[in-house]
Amino acid sequence: MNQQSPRLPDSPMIDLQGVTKEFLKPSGEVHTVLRNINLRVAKGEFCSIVGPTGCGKSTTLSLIAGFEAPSLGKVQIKGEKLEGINSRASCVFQTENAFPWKTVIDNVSLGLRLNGTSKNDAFQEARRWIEKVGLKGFEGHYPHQLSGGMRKRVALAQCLITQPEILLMDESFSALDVHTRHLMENELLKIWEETSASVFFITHDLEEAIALSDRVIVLTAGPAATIKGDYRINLERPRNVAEIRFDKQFAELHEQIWNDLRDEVMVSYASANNA
Ligand SMILES: Nc1ncnc2c1ncn2[C@@H]1O[C@H](COP(=O)(O)OP(=O)(O)OP(=O)(O)O)[C@@H](O)[C@H]1O
Repeated sequence: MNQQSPRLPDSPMIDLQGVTKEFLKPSGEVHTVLRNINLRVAKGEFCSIVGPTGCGKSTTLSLIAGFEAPSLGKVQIKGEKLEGINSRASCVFQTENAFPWKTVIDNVSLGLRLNGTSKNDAFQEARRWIEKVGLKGFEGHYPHQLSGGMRKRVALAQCLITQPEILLMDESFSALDVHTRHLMENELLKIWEETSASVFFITHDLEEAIALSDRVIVLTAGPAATIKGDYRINLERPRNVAEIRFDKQFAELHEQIWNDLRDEVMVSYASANNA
């Protein structure tokens, strides 16, 4: 067993050690969502997690973000035990991140302003990120004046402007039409390749997971979900997410992972129908 002492530079960015998460049901019964999860994500690694609905993907993300604490085991970030909110992480959710009453530049610069950066400096940096995500010229627009894809770009810029070491994404692109989605996925890969951020990406779409990731984790159906499979995705980079799907190796990986995932989806359907 590879034992790493805290604070070594090669400590994994994210390290879940024997993590079990329980919630109390309104009846007072204990509901075990995750059981004994051991998961390490390296610096700069793009890791996706898939699994049947309700198995505990978002709960795993909440544990990494520090929104929830494990019931057993621990979460370490860069070799240090996570206590409270993870200040190295930034989240992009499926729902909107932007404040509707603020313009694009106000929304994007907000994270820096909250960190104490002056308005001038924050705006300058925000302009750089707005351009990076392809929204130059829209600085003064309000979220309702933008398309869904453009609002996702705002959300990405909002998160990335603070240069987080960890990017947590929960079905971030699932509400987008397929073309916008591919565009955004390619944009994300381009920006991620320029940073050394570790990405933890939740999706229901196995193709999306494979196209984007270095690794795909499959969770078992809940309750008490565990890790069923951990797949390395050795497809060449840079990738075009729309085209990589036609790659032979992509098809082989898809078949292999889907075999694992399908069984869990069936278990989940069966237990939902028997409930
Ligand atoms: N704060 C909470 N209190 C009680 N139960 C919770 C809480 N958060 C999550 N759960 C339960 O934990 C289980 C896993 O939920 P979670 O949202 O993590 O699953 P998921 O895999 O992300 O689901 P989906 O794929 O549908 O988004 C569910 O049964 C859910 O009801």
